[in-house]
Amino acid sequence: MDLVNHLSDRLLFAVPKKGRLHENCLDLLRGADIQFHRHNRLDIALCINHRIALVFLPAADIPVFVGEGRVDLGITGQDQVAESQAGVEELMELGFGKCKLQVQVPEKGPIQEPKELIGKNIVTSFTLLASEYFAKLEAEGARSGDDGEERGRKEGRGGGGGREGELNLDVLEKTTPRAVSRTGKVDGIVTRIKYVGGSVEAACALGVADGIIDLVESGETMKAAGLKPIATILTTGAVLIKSKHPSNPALVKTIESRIRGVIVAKKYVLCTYNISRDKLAVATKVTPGKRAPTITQLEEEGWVSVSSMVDKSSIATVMDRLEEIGAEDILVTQISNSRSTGGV
Ligand SMILES: Nc1ncnc2c1ncn2[C@@H]1O[C@H](COP(=O)(O)OP(=O)(O)OP(=O)(O)O)[C@@H](O)[C@H]1O
Ligand SMILES: O=P(O)(O)OC[C@H]1O[C@H](OP(=O)(O)OP(=O)(O)O)[C@H](O)[C@@H]1O
Repeated sequence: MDLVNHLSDRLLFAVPKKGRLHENCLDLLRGADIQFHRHNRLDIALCINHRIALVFLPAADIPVFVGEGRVDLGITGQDQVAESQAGVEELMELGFGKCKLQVQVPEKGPIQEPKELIGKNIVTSFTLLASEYFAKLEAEGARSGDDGEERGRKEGRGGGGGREGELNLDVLEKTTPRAVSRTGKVDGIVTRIKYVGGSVEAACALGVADGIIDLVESGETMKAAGLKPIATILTTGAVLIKSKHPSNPALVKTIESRIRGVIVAKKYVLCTYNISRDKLAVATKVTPGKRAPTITQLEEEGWVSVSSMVDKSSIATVMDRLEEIGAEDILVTQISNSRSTGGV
């Protein structure tokens, strides 16, 4: 099939081709009834029931394609959006891929604070965010008289920072092309930021880094590598992003609305219970609903039935509380899909 010619009138929607976000994205597409058939090894799949083509790309590249306007919609991490500095519009958080970007150092080593890493070697996949972080730290150090550049020199790590406004060639030479071309900001900082694409946690043990900047969710990877966190640069989660001028705004709206419906359905359950009218005000404080609870008069005098959306993560506590208040016949129902105009 001539795929390229089939793409011209389709909305392009980028999805991580592998890694931590991939499976959740496929679930989301299923929930939104975006049907497709992906041929073996092909990174483009035409949707069967919409004028959409899915493009399977590395999560890190998705903001770039969407920012350039080549792709209309995409799913990636907020960390990748921040790192790419692409001009994209964030439509909604998707509720998965939650983790932190943290500065990590050897657990048994001497370093306790990020500023002690000034002038040393840092390995990361997030060279722009790392450069910005250390540039700020160095500036703060310089203001408070704690000159990291000087410290870098004393430790024989070059330091080499040029005069203000000059390009620091020593750093440029030793920093990856990705950091330089993407940021243009590495000049002037004495901390050496080096790019690696994966297994960042191995860098300290291999003697390549004094500290790393990497994503942490459970902390298992960090622990297994003998590292500890000393600072959090950002917290991140998966997001739906949109280009500034999508090719088919009406279809973008439809997809956005469907995805929001799936997210809301995943996030909430429907809680229904019976309660005597005199306890209603207290009970509805516990289950205020997304907009407001639905109250229905029961045939039995003085009793009502309440129906409310409740955040799934707090449902057990809510049920305990309702029972204490005197609610009866408390039922919890899963929501399989939803539509609403409000936020998630
Ligand atoms: N441990 C994690 N827990 C939750 N979300 C994560 C985790 N690691 C990464 N992510 C999110 O997933 C995005 C993609 O990371 P991932 O490591 O899966 O990338 P990848 O390089 O495309 O895949 P792989 O590591 O398999 O090569 C990250 O930018 C982040 O938003
Ligand atoms: O805190 P944890 O739950 O252990 O997760 C953190 C790990 O997950 C990510 O890597 P991933 O396993 O996706 O592989 P990668 O190192 O090849 O990027 C991240 O880069 C960490 O290494």
